[in-house]
Amino acid sequence: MIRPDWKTAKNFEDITYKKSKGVARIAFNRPNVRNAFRPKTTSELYQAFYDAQEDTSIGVVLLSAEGPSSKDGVYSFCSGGDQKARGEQGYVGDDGMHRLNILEVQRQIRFMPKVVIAVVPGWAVGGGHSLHVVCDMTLASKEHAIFKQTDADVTSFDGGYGSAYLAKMVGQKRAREIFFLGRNYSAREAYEMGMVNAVVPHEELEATAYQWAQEVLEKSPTSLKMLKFAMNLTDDGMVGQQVFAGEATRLAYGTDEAKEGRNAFLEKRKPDFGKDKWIP
Ligand SMILES: CC(C)(COP(=O)(O)OP(=O)(O)OC[C@H]1O[C@@H](n2cnc3c(N)ncnc32)[C@H](O)[C@@H]1OP(=O)(O)O)[C@@H](O)C(=O)NCCC(=O)NCCSC(=O)CCC(=O)c1ccccc1C(=O)O
Repeated sequence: MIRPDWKTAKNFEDITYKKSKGVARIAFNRPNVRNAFRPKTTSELYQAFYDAQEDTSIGVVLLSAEGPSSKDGVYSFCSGGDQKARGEQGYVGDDGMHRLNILEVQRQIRFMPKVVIAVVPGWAVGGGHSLHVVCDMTLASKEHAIFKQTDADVTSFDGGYGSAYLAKMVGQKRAREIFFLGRNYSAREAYEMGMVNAVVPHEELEATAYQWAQEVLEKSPTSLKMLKFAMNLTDDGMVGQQVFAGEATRLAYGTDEAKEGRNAFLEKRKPDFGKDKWIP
């Protein structure tokens, strides 16, 4: 098993951000409020995910959480939007603006051409639950992970990936139960429903996530990217098609045809794509 050699990539207030051997680890760091996110948190998440996307040495991102709480020893992944920061039009940051920008982070995870794994050591609730849903895979602590949807308790509902995509994952009846009853589900129950890939002893959770990441890193980057976008496509409508097709265009750029098309334009002549190129 390859051991991580985590190096801090950037210091933030509400999250930690580290890298090791092709893996980025982005972790919530507000354990005393069950890792609830406020606008500062989402802004920092956005910056870290953007950095991980741009860094060509990074192939896998782990979305995890620090903890446990120093107050009561409870572990959490994320308890969603910080209700203390909630205003009438969103969550209010230091600049006084009302924002709903966790959705931008969801889109980063969804459209990132790299694999994102949710590492759930404890509570995954509300918008925190939706974040694990949008990640490509989820690993959960056998002893401490609890999955719960409180959106209908606090009138802050995720009508996008958090609910509709969840329904594709666990089935309509189960998704409706999760949202309409707001019950607690263990890691095992979440696994049986199909929204968790593996239930892992708590002590081994981070090492297992790193091991999964290393296995992913052995695969072809282009294949992983195209497969992720292909699997997204049918649920993402025209945007899904756009993202997948953009990568197809990028692949086409490497062909002789594309080079001839560009060169002909620059040389102000008609392109000559050659004969016998119409492969079946
Ligand atoms: C997570 C709990 C079930 C854990 O329960 P328990 O172990 O008993 O702990 P508590 O004693 O309740 O909590 C300990 C401590 O943490 C504070 N805290 C916990 N969660 C939050 C939170 N979300 N916000 C603020 N503070 C929180 C709690 O007050 C305690 O503090 P003390 O000072 O020690 O008293 C339970 O805590 C719980 O149910 N939490 C609330 C879960 C919740 O309802 N979350 C919000 C759901 S809505 C959401 O996430 C936003 C959705 C969203 O983001 C969105 C949706 C649609 C469009 C756009 C957006 C968007 O972009 O924002």
